[in-house]
Amino acid sequence: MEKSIADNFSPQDCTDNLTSELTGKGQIKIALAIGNSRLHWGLFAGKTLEKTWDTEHLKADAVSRLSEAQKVEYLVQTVRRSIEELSSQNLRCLPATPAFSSPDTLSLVPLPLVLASVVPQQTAIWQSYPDVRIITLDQLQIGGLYPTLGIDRALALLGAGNQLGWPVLLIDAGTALTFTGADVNRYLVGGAILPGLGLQLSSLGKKTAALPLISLPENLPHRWATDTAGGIQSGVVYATVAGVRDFIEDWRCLFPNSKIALTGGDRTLLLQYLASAFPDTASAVIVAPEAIFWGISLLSVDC
Ligand SMILES: Nc1ncnc2c1ncn2[C@@H]1O[C@H](COP(=O)(O)OP(=O)(O)OP(=O)(O)O)[C@@H](O)[C@H]1O
Ligand SMILES: CC(C)(CO)[C@@H](O)C(=O)NCCC(=O)O
Ligand SMILES: [K+]
Repeated sequence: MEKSIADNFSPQDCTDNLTSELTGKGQIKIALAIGNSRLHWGLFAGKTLEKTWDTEHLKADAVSRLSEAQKVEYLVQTVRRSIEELSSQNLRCLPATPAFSSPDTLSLVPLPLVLASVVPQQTAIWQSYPDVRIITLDQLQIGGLYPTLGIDRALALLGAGNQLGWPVLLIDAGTALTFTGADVNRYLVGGAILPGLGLQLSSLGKKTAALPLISLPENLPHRWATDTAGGIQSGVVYATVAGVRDFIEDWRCLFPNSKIALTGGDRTLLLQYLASAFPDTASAVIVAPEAIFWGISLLSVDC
């Protein structure tokens, strides 16, 4: 039965219906991937990824001022609120807890949380959560990982390789734009990191006196601009797209049959620019917004 908050949302009804529906598939748990711009959430029933959604970061200072007991309550409520946000988006309503006997106990029964973070300050906040497991590189079945590699890159690489096949090149168009490639033996070949599209624009806006803060164009802009905003858009978009193409084509020389996967918040725009500028290159790219959650689903529950 499908409901939303708008239809007299009742957590008890909702939970009763969906808990039975979801628990049939296995244990319900929440995955949280903490990126530099925002939080990425996933709801699992067993190994099945039911839903994903994004929210803002928690305010680290506000949380640090709470007592330890308040912190636990706050974090449990945060997970709950986050899930309820899904219901308010008219998606299917989802349980806040795997099971509870009365509404009073709702906030006291935490869903298990698996955490992958590249933001230590945000990771620290979640250490108070009652049932949290923090994913580390040593838990992943990929060879050749170096110790400071971002867990988001490693998980998305593993997820994309497992889902689409190896070798694989994973491009993450997030706050940072990253390339991460592995061979047929699931061994890291290497990668690269540069500022993402949004970060290039915001750093120009912030670190110069005369350049305004510009947003990304919907389509590939004119290359030879005759105004400032157009010049910024052209520079950032054409240079990034040329760079992305160059990395993809170099990778395809090394691994002609490799899969190429694209994830991250700017994936749709980046692929659109790439498709307009370099259609042949773009046609090889597979959009994989859930790659990091595919990776998380592969972890054994015990590690
Ligand atoms: N609703 C949104 N809120 C914030 N950013 C958005 C949104 N929709 C798209 N974006 C784009 O997503 C980009 C950030 O990507 P993403 O959310 O994947 O980053 P992140 O995972 O937090 O960072 P990273 O993985 O690089 O540490 C921004 O440059 C922005 O242009
Ligand atoms: C590159 C980012 C910021 C992308 O989210 C993250 O993966 C990270 O902080 N990585 C650490 C450095 C590395 O991956 O080599
Ligand atoms: K830094």
